[in-house]
Amino acid sequence: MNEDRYDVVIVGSGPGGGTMAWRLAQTGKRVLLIERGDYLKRERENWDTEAVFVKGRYQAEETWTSSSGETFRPGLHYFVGGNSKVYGAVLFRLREEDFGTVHHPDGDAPEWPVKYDTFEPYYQAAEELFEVKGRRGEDPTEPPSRKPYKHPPIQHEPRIQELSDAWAREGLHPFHLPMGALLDQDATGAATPHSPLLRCDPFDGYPSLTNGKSDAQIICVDPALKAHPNLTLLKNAYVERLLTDASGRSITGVETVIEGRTHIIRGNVVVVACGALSSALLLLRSVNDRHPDGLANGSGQVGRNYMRHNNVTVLAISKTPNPTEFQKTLGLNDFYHGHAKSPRNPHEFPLGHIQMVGKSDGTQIEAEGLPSFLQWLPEKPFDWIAKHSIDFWLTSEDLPKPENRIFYRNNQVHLDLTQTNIKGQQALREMLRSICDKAEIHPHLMDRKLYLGKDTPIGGTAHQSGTLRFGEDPATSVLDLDCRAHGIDNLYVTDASFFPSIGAVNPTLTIIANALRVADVIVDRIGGKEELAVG
Ligand SMILES: Cc1cc2nc3c(=O)[nH]c(=O)nc-3n(C[C@H](O)[C@H](O)[C@H](O)COP(=O)(O)OP(=O)(O)OC[C@H]3O[C@@H](n4cnc5c(N)ncnc54)[C@H](O)[C@@H]3O)c2cc1C
Repeated sequence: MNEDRYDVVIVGSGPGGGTMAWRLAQTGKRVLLIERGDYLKRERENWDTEAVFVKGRYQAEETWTSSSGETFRPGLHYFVGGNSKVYGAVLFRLREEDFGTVHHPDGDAPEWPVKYDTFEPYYQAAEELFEVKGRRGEDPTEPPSRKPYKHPPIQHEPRIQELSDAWAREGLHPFHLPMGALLDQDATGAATPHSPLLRCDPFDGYPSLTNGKSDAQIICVDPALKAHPNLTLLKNAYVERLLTDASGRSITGVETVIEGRTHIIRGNVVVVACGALSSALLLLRSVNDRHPDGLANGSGQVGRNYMRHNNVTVLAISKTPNPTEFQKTLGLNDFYHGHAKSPRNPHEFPLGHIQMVGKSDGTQIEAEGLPSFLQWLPEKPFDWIAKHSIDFWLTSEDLPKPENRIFYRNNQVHLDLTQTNIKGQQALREMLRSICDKAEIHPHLMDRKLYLGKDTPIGGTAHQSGTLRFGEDPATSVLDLDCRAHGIDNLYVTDASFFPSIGAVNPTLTIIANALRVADVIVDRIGGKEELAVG
């Protein structure tokens, strides 16, 4: 057993933990960042579709079970930088309305106990930290902001610009996606000779071979390690349990397995950011006499209220070829709210968000199988389809249900999930079909299931959130409004597990903004050499 003490120990180096480490390192205090994975190797396979999507080369080697008895491999990635090593880097603020109650056909998405105005300065800081490129004023649903984006948006390539123009002619409001992509563009939108990111397909869902993505390793962990010797990264180190004192009110040790040996690491403050699913598992594993059902689980809510969006990726066939190299530049929120706020939505209830996704290639299409509407073709024209594909990602809100939860059953990880709000997603798909024709696209939509490394809906854990929700009442929530565990003085959580509801835009900017918000609380607590207030 090793004895060592830090001012703060952070578990998990994804956007939640990496941002926290970046911020706290500036205090000069001793900060330890523990990560179960290693650096993701830069290698030819980073951009190999077969390796990434078909074989799941970077996906965690784990098998979980579901309530229907199926086993599946969750879409998790254990590396320095966490899942952001493979993410699509679309970095949205939640809509202001998402912080209130949102009515859906299957029930209400609950309101947040902390509102948008509190998050706004942290969203701004998060966008600046992750170098988000975008343009305010195009998206009718965007929440108020005090400043423009620091970087102009990634320009559309000609076929996507045509699509944008066609939809605009229909009275829709296509906009440039807010992207954490390190593309240095010239006046034509082409990558400059020194741009970290190239304009090329393998971006969305792939690791970036050129380090061209604003992921937690590139933006937070590496620069903070370089600038602040008081920050230490311990990789290939798995946190098995958190230990408490006899009262159960303080974390006294972080039990960590390194090369098969168990070490107890001490921290005055402990921040957990393992990803919403893994953080809940860590608290559940940390049972002791004072916490017989798992840490901070007096409410019985640990692991419950799991959400992950109703997501679907679809391929449509453009009537003209689509030679776009970097497709993830356009979004559409005209159906985000119910009819009263989004008049183009014929339904009273919200449908969700549409964005472009990385372009399909022949290998992906072959692995997905040929869509039924093309089965009549004598050849299997995968590359032809890829050349004509236009690919969309549709996100609708799902609801936090207590019965949707992660837990251990006979030492095996078990995930219960019953889908909610499918009606909204189906209606969104219909809306997309109806507007395809206006943009010279065939209205057949073929499902692309391989994106997000999932072969079953339950394996699609990319937008995991909600397993340790925050709230004022310890009887119904796990974390308080500062994301500190109810009843445990020195334990904070800064991944998406605190979300009471998820909205219908990608979650990571909210994770980063919240980590900065909670970091301010921790800085106040531990003190530090620098003025760090956001605002
Ligand atoms: C293919 C894909 C595309 C995506 N695209 C987008 C997008 O465009 N926009 C967006 O907003 N989001 C996107 N996401 C989601 C995004 O990646 C996550 O929201 C984000 O990474 C979550 O950050 P996190 O810090 O909460 O958790 P994670 O990124 O999961 O990081 C948690 C870290 O904790 C480590 N860890 C876990 N357990 C332990 C333990 N016991 N001990 C030590 N370390 C541990 C893990 O190895 C991991 O590194 C995408 C995800 C995927 C998979």
